[in-house]
Amino acid sequence: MSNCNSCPSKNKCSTKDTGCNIINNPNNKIKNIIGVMSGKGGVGKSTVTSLLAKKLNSMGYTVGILDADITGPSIPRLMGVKDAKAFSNGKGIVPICNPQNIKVMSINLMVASESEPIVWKGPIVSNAVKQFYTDVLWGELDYLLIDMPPGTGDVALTVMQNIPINGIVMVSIPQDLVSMIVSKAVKMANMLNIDVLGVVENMSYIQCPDCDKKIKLFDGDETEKFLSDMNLSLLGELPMTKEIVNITHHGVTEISDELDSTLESIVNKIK
Ligand SMILES: Nc1ncnc2c1ncn2[C@@H]1O[C@H](COP(=O)(O)OP(=O)(O)OP(=O)(O)O)[C@@H](O)[C@H]1O
Repeated sequence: MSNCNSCPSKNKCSTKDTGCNIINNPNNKIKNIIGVMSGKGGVGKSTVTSLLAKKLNSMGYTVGILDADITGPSIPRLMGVKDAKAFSNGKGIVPICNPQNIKVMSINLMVASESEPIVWKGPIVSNAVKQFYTDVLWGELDYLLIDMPPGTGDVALTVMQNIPINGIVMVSIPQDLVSMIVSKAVKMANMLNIDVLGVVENMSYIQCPDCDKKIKLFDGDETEKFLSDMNLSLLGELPMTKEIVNITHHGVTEISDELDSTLESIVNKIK
């Protein structure tokens, strides 16, 4: 079980003397583990996870993505490895490398067909996520990003209690219903003493292709109020745009200066 020497949180851990549930993976040297969470489904966690991984990779860091969304995994598709199959080499599970050399582990890399449903009870799902940390040969990584499932249930609790994450990036969209639910995830992280690094506001606006005007999809000041109520900082705003879909769904590697600099600014705030 816990061994403080190989835990990335060892210098700021409050349970140093009392012990914790953190599990280790002595075969791996992972410098930073960041969860990407939202509480609410469909707001763009996996999209943001894959954009951050690609940006970190382009800045020269070694990156892996652990897809903790066991029942709704989308990372293999977003990272361009949907047809690959992970295997065990006797020492552990070998993650799949995408064309940019980003390592990926997801349940969809282990099932016969990507549309195969995972119909498992909560504890089995949680154990699978733990194994994606303990049994996968991640090797040396600067960053392991964990794409969390929606909600504040079993898997989120397992990740927060058992994997030595350095912090969480919250993803939200500018709508009060969503920020109310994201607040629950923020409060959960606070309860478990996990740093929330800030909020990425996704689908923040659309941009008119003719006049470049930024059009807000939702009215009001939901995000500002949410950030101040939760005492959080805004890491950046991502537009709702075809460019993001092209990068994530179609493996397009060119990126506009504007999106690239937004991602760079987000990454610089979390690394
Ligand atoms: N900024 C964006 N611009 C355009 N489309 C987007 C953007 N962000 C997300 N999407 C699209 O919205 C859909 C949901 O995104 P995504 O799968 O990343 O959400 P999620 O929060 O991870 O969902 P889940 O709750 O199922 O895990 C996807 O089809 C994705 O391509």
